[in-house]
Amino acid sequence: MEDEDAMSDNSVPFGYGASAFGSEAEEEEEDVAIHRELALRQMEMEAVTERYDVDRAASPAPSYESMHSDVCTGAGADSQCKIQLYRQDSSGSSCCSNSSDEKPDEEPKDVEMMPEKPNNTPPLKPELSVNPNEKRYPALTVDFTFKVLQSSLQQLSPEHFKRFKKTLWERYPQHFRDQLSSLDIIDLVDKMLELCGLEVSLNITLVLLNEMKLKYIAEQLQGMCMRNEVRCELKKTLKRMYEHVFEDLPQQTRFEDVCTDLYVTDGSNAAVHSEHEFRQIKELHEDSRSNKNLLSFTDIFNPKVVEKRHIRTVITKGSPGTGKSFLVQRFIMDWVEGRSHQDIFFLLPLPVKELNQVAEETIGFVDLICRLYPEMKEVDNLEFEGCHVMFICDGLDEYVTPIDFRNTAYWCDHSEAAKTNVLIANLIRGNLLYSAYVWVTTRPVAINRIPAECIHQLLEVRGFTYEQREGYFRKTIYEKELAERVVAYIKSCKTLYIMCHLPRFCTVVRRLLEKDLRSGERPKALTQFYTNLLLLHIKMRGMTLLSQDGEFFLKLGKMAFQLLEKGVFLIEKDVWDKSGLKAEDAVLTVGLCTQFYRETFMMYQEKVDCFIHPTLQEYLAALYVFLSFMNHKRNVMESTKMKKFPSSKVDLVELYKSAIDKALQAPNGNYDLFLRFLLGMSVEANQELLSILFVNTRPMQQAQEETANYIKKKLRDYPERAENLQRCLDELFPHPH
Ligand SMILES: Nc1ncnc2c1ncn2[C@@H]1O[C@H](COP(=O)(O)OP(=O)(O)OP(=O)(O)O)[C@@H](O)[C@H]1O
Repeated sequence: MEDEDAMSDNSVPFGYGASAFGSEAEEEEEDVAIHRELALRQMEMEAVTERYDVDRAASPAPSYESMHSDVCTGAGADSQCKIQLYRQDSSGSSCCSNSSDEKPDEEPKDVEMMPEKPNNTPPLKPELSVNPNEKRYPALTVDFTFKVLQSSLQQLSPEHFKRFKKTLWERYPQHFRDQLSSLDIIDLVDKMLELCGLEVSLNITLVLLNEMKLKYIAEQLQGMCMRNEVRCELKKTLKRMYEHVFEDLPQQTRFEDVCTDLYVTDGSNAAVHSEHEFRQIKELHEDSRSNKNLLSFTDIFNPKVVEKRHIRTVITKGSPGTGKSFLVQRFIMDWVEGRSHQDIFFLLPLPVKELNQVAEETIGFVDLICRLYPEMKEVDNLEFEGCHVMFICDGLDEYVTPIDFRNTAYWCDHSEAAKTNVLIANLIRGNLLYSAYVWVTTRPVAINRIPAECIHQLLEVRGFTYEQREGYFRKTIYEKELAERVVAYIKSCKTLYIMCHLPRFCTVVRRLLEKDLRSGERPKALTQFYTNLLLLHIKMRGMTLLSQDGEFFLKLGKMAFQLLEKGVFLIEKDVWDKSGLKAEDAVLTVGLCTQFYRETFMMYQEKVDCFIHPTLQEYLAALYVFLSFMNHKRNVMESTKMKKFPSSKVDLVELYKSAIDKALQAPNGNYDLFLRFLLGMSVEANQELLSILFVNTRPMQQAQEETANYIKKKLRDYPERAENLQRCLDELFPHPH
């Protein structure tokens, strides 16, 4: 451990940073390097052999409680980093208070600024030199310095530790008045920081370790300091990348002003959210045997659990729009701000969008990291002792080609170039950087591609609970009174309230309601919310799909309608085949469907697909009926009943009348929502939104009036269905004056 030849994986050669003292290397080195290296070459040269008579124990260094830097992580981090230490006394402070020639309240002075004795003052040892104007160590916090010194000293043998204290005392009499021999490691570090300050304590320790030929420990210490600088830069980069949300929110909305707690569980086997205003959908009900626990945010990569259960890779699944990326963003921001997971030294998100851009290239793993985070160039070894690395791969399902884990080559070389899919597969498998944590988030569909043995913990994001969805609106709508009106409105419409389990749907609802309710309108329709959600999904990833197959949404709607006719909410494989659609397109690309595991027998699990919510199936079924009318003037509700006689052209009123009759005749209100959506699609604003899906929009007031009259007639005939019929009128005229 102590020998020169002791193994070292520190990337920075000893004394590299002499530039800070104006060495020859100065011109060649970049600014960044200058600031990141401890100034040691000169310290080395000035061996401990020099002896000067110096008055013992000067004033203490600027109190190390006041010295933490908040440049790196902001005030949040600062408060996290503070170490509360309560000491009885210290030589420095006692010296301070007892000394007759020092005023008790005097500001602590920097060593450099001490008044010099005219004749016999020795030259200042370079390790004691700190330029107060130059923030050479913006990342240097009390917490970091304390830990790193403690860890270095813990590696010393008892003899070395004794020698270290003795030399320290002998060599720096201006700092240490009392003997240090009785101090343990914690007391000694405490004393050093108190009397010398952060930077000088590190400098001194490095000089002594080198002098004692404990090169490995010195290099370890120096390596940690350099990495700490890089970490600080990385935090700044991540903060820039993740501190805002853009979306449709006012520009530059801070992530923290929007982010609400999410409903996260562990365990598997949870089906989709299937709560419905009118129906009990047994096939989507959760398996009673599923073992789920509600997790709080800090349970994700909780250091204690991770250690106890040897967790390396955590996979978090969740249906589209349930908040996986937001969960990741919160994790990153909390790390950046020092609020949680500070045991992780480097947090390196690998955004799948960026990975897709290099998918065709071959690139070394370290090069890939440096390309994403240029500040990491200084760290050529990601397996440095004491620097735990974590990678986050958010949205693996979005990766350009599915990763075939079983048939991907074994790869453990950090520097040699390989295809990105090889690197990702091997990172998740643990072949690349076994010591790193890996967190992957994905829509459920990509889970079964990851070999089970690589999944050490499976979590699921399930959107918002009732409380959380209300919390979301209260947090994101800054006018309190308006927020309460929005919450009250949502609660008054059960389907809306249920659908708000989906955070993405909440954003749509917030945007529309905020505008309407502020302007005094009280919208009554549901269709507009679903139409906006559909459009959001199309815009996110569906446009290319639409350009390849203009009938995609028509086909998806047809499938939804046919299943609805059978009262079915699961999509079996043969249904996909018959519909001429690929499951991946609906599940992965547009994210309107999702996947879960159904337990058919005790031991057997089967993968099944369904729409992300049953009401979305009803909406898409209505869309199919509406699109068929708009594009071909056909009433497909009839043609499914009488397949032999394809229906002739119909007008909208006929179409609507047959839909109303169909809904009224169906038991248990099975078509109630479908009907509401179908009627709502005639509203001009919704037609405009849907216009990318059909030939041209047209005014429909006349048909709407006639349909409304028909509904009013039915209200008299079917008083028991009055509530839904009334809602149907609201869909036709969502903004009554
Ligand atoms: N915790 C949250 N607090 C506030 N808003 C949220 C939260 N989670 C999600 N949202 C909202 O929902 C939207 C979708 O969330 P997010 O992108 O995290 O979902 P996802 O599960 O990653 O979806 P996909 O699988 O489609 O990528 C966000 O853009 C945001 O508007």
